[in-house]
Amino acid sequence: MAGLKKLYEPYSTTPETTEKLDWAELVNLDLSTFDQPGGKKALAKQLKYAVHNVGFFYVSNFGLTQEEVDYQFSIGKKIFDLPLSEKKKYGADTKSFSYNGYTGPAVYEPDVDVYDPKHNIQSYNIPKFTSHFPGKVAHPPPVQQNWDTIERFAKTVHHNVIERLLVIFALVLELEDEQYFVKRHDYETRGEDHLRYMLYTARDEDVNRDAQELYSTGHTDLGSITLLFRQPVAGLQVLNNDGKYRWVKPVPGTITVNIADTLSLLSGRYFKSSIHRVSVPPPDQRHLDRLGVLFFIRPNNDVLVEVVKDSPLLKREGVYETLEERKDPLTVGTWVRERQKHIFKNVYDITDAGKGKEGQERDELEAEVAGIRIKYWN
Ligand SMILES: O=C(O)CCC(=O)C(=O)O
Ligand SMILES: [Fe+2]
Repeated sequence: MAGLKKLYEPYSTTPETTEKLDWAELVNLDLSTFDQPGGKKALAKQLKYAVHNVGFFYVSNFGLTQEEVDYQFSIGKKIFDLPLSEKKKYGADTKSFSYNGYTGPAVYEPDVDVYDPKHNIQSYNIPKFTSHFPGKVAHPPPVQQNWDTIERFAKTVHHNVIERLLVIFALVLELEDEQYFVKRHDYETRGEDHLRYMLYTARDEDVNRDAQELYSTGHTDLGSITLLFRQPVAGLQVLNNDGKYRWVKPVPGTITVNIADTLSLLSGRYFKSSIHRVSVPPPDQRHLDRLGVLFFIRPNNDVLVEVVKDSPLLKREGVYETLEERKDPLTVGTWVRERQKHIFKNVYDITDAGKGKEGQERDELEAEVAGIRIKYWN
């Protein structure tokens, strides 16, 4: 990705935590081996255990320089530094359940003047760079001025990371057509993927205590996969099979990836959509604002939420025998819209710390969306 046009100083990183934390052990896929002879098959072999049992992994050597990644953090910072009145002008259209644009307390609670100090999360979402969306005119100056750079970044991620991972997933399932998932995530076809700049503002200690030391509670993501470019500020935790949360280390030079619900559904739930949450950072980092650059990937809107047929692996594992046939076909477009509607209607019930034991389901939030059970966790 040549010719980075820089308008801002790179956003400075912070030192890693020195606290002793219980870190999750995750595999790292070196994507530079993808095009070597036998490379993608070897990556599929390496990933097989993780996609079924863990749901989180790292990727490295994905064809972007650290400088290019850092610059995205600078853009994110510029967006959140805008006055609230300016950010509100670009507020997401929650009435049509769209995520694109700015979200935060001022958008979720438009009639409130003073927000609950617990609610410290702001996001800015940019959809795909296709003709289905209004383009740069719909965005504030830091996005407009960096439009070409953001577009190149998003498309590089799509082609270098997402498409390669989608091939690896098809190989894990031993599909004859290794492009099966790639075809269903065609960049130019309408889909509700987005690039998200996300900021968690540091809170006072009494507010953290009140929020049970959490920034957001346990959940699964709704799309196919989520990519997280991270600063060294720890916070993300994944629920392990033993019912305990482990911290997910921000590893320099990597992207953290997690599998989300739609990909899990397409695989007959063989791929694990992991429960994760965001804790208040460890003591040596909790005074820091925590900025992230994330990609939320979904299949194209016209794709059906149906289990891939003829996977030799799923046959051997007896997955097909466990499936219940859906009577009415569900498109990804409808599924995503219904999920986003559900989230917007319940946003703080979902993210605020719940009652009950850590790592357990929050029964009071159990819901059915488009005929599919959704759960949240403490
Ligand atoms: O900020 C993070 O590390 C994770 C965010 C997350 O889980 C989400 O936005 O769905
Ligand atoms: Fe998430």
